[in-house]
Amino acid sequence: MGDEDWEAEINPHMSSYVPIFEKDRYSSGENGDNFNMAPTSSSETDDRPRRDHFMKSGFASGRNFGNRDAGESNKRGNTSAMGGFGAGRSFGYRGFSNSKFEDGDSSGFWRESSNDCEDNQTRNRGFSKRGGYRDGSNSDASGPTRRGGRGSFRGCHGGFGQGSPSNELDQDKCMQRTGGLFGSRRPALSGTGNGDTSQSRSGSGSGRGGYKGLNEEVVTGSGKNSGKSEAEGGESGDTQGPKVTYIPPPPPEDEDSIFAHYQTGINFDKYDTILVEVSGHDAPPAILTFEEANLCQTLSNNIAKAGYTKLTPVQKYSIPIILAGRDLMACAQTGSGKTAAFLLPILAHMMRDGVTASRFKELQEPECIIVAPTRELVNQIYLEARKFSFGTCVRAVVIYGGTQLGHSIRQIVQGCNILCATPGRLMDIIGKEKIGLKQIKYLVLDEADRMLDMGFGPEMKKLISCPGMPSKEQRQTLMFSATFPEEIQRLAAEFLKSNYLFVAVGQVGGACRDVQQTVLQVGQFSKREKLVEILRNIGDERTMVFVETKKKADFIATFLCQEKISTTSIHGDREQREREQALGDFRSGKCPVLVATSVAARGLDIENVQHVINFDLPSTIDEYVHRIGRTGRCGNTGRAISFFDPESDNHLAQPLIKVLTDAQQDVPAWLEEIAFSAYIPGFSGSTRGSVFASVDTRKNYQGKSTLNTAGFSSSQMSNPVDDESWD
Ligand SMILES: Nc1ncnc2c1ncn2[C@@H]1O[C@H](COP(=O)(O)OP(=O)(O)OP(=O)(O)O)[C@@H](O)[C@H]1O
Repeated sequence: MGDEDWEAEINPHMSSYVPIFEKDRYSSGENGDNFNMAPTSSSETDDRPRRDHFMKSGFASGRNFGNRDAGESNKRGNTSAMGGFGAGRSFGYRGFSNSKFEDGDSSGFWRESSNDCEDNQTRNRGFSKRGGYRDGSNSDASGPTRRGGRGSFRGCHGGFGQGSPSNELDQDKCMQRTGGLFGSRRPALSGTGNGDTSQSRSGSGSGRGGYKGLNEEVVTGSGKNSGKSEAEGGESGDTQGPKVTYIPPPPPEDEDSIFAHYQTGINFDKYDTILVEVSGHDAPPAILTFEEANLCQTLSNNIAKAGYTKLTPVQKYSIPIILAGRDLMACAQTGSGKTAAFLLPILAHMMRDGVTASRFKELQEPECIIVAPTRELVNQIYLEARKFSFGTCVRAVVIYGGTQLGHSIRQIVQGCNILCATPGRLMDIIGKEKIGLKQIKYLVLDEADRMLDMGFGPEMKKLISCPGMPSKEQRQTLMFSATFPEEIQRLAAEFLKSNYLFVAVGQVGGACRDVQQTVLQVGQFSKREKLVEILRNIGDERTMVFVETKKKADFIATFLCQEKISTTSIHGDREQREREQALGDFRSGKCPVLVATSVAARGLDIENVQHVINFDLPSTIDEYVHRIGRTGRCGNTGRAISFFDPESDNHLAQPLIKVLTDAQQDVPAWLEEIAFSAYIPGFSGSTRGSVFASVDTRKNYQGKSTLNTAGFSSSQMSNPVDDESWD
């Protein structure tokens, strides 16, 4: 049975999906549900027994925690009860010698992990390898699974009077429509739809050709040049596809909005207890206060208005390093202030150097380029840059795919000192000669491990070899992430001066300790029931639910809406407008549940996200660390619950135990058992998606560690863990 047979289960209800913000608009029946299509009796009859069967078997395998679970399920908001699920004895990582867990097959996971990346076609191409990687039961492409899926889509079409797809092509068209579930169905919902598949104008559905078939890959409509530009929205002159016309609304200009921030949490001061290790030669000493950084008055005022009174560890170490003009690779836990750690010293430098106010020019020559892997993240970085540069002559600009290219150009020509960009859009703009690179002094790769991996790496290499780009000796290159696999560190050397410094705050790749992690053993077919149960307990607290595929994100969002849980979704096949709307609805609390693919796993800083649920575990442990890092930010506490399906997640058991243990979390006994039984000496597949790097790969540095009080022991820090095969 394929893992997507759940699609068939959801089938009868599929047509009733109206995301919450649409539901408000369209509901007019007594119960607000008049768009619900009654499931056909045959579907009901066909699916129900099967579902019951799966539910039973799911619960059977999860019996260990099931009882406890049921006992606690009605305690609204009492999520500490969730900690009880599967709570086992603490696991000391005994017997997991480092060498035993290496040899993971890295290449496939690498690609697999990037299932919902955007703005880069190279990455998407990688997915074609995925099919070969997973075993049959886990493959999205398995025959019966696909048939089940098809059935569900037929239902969806029937529901909206759009005819049933009768062949693969129809199905693919229908699949495109799911990408635009929220957007493309609107006409049908409002009664104007005619069932013409061409009106399905999902971001990738129409522009990029839709799903290839394997869960995430998007097939481009054009040839070799179609790559990044099409992924960006098909706007480039050398690509096909409709023009993207979306112009994002300008961010609010009033000072209050610019400086709006959330409070640091009760554990903010505990950051001081984390061990920091700086490696490389002649590192400048850390600073302890903002004053020590000697920033100009405007910058200091902005820092105060942003509510920053105390430096986080990564800021204490990175700011003086960057101010000293050194290249830097910095790794610090999620939510600990890496953005300000690079923005503040860059701005300070610019101010000190007397940066000239840029003015309208057809070719802009920014001093700083910041790249990040997702559109929402670069936008967030831009807002931070705008905040800290408020009242100065420094102008920050953001450009990203899924928006009108002309809009990006208009933003740039008005003046640009700091350019925040996704790689695809950046390369497009450089190609159009709107950006010259000669003046670049700072190149920042946020989420640097992602920016250098197989997906974005080639794009980044192109960037640094663009005509005019100063050599690494002539520019300052800064890399930040919460995870930094060793192989990526090695790749990074090409971008950095040989004397770069490496700052590791805590365990490189470790999870934020402010996130209470719970792992539940839940079989594929029990997941939805479990999810609803947990969400009902959680109530209105903001929750991100991560799934592995875009298609599944739509299904789960659909399902939750049917369950009357206000939900929206974000993934790479939604139009940019829809993505921003979804994020807005989630931020505002209008939809307290956001179903997301890994496109939302990194960097997003959303106030008050109290829970992360991994409905599906990601392929790699690094991605897990980033996902759960959407909660527990800036000293606040958060909770993460992960559904571990032994059918598909066993390869994660060992690295998961390591992450849990390092973050001083309970490790369920059943997970230990799986980890032990999954280990087969000499079997290289056992650690796929394996563990993270722990140190600066150069290892020939004169390391300098600072243990403030009760942080990690230095032996932990230097422990050469099984990090050769991070994914
Ligand atoms: N010194 C500080 N004082 C108060 N708040 C801070 C400070 N530094 C950062 N913050 C706030 O903490 C939050 C998290 O910061 P940021 O998004 O930069 O984290 P990050 O380390 O980049 O996380 P991720 O790894 O998820 O990208 C932001 O809201 C930011 O404004």
